Amino acid sequence: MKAVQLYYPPEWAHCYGCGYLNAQGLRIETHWHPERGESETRFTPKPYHTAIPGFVYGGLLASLVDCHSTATAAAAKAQAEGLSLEAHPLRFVTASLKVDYLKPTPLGPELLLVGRAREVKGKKVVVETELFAEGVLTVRGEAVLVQIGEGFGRSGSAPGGG
Ligand SMILES: CCCCCCCCCCCCCCCC(=O)SCCNC(=O)CCNC(=O)[C@H](O)C(C)(C)COP(=O)(O)OP(=O)(O)OC[C@H]1O[C@@H](n2cnc3c(N)ncnc32)[C@H](O)[C@@H]1OP(=O)(O)O
Repeated sequence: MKAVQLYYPPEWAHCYGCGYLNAQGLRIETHWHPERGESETRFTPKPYHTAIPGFVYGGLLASLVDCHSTATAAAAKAQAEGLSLEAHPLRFVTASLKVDYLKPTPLGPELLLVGRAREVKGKKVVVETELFAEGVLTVRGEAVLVQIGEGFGRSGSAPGGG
C-alpha cells in the first residue's frame, strides 16, 4: 500500500516532518486503511531525539502527530468524497494542534500512531491521534486541518484561496 505522502506533488514534499524531498527531515509515511477509516504511521526515534535519557522529546512527538494528522485529513476527505489520492492531491495545513502527554514515551521502540477523522466538514477536518509505544498509549493528539488551494503561501493569495 502506497503511503499518503508519496502522492504529494513535489512542491508539497519539502515538509520537515513528512516531505520525501527533505533529506534532513523525518520523512514519515502514513498508511490509510479505508475499511477501518484509520491511518497508521510507524516511526522509530533516533537516540538524539532525547528529552531526558531513555525518553522521547515531546517536540518530536508533536511533530509526528502534526504530520500524521495532515495525511489522515487528506485521506479521510478523499474517502468521504469518493476521490482517488492519485488524481486528487488534496492539500491540508494545520490550523490547530493539541497534544496531551499521558505518560513518558520510551526511547528505543518503534512508535505507532493511529488516526481517525472525527469530523469532515467543508474544508475542515478534525483528526484524533493516539500514539503507542510497545502497545502502551502515551500521547493523544487532536488537530484541526484546513484544506488549501494551489496558491497558498504565495504573495497576495488569501488562505485557502485557489
Ligand atoms: C492525498 C494527497 C495529498 C497531496 C497534497 C498534500 C500536500 C500536503 C502537504 C503537507 C504539508 C505538511 C504540513 C504539515 C503541517 C504543518 O506544519 S502546516 C504549517 C503550519 N500551519 C500553517 O502555517 C497554517 C497557517 N494558518 C493559515 O494559513 C490559516 O489560518 C488557515 C489554517 C489556512 C485557515 O484559514 P482560512 O482558510 O481562512 O480558514 P477559515 O475559513 O477561517 O476556517 C476554516 C475552518 O477551520 C476552523 N479553524 C481555522 N483556524 C482554526 C484554529 N486555529 N483552531 C480551530 N479551528 C480553526 C474554522 O473555525 C473553520 O471551521 P468551520 O467554521 O468551517 O467549522
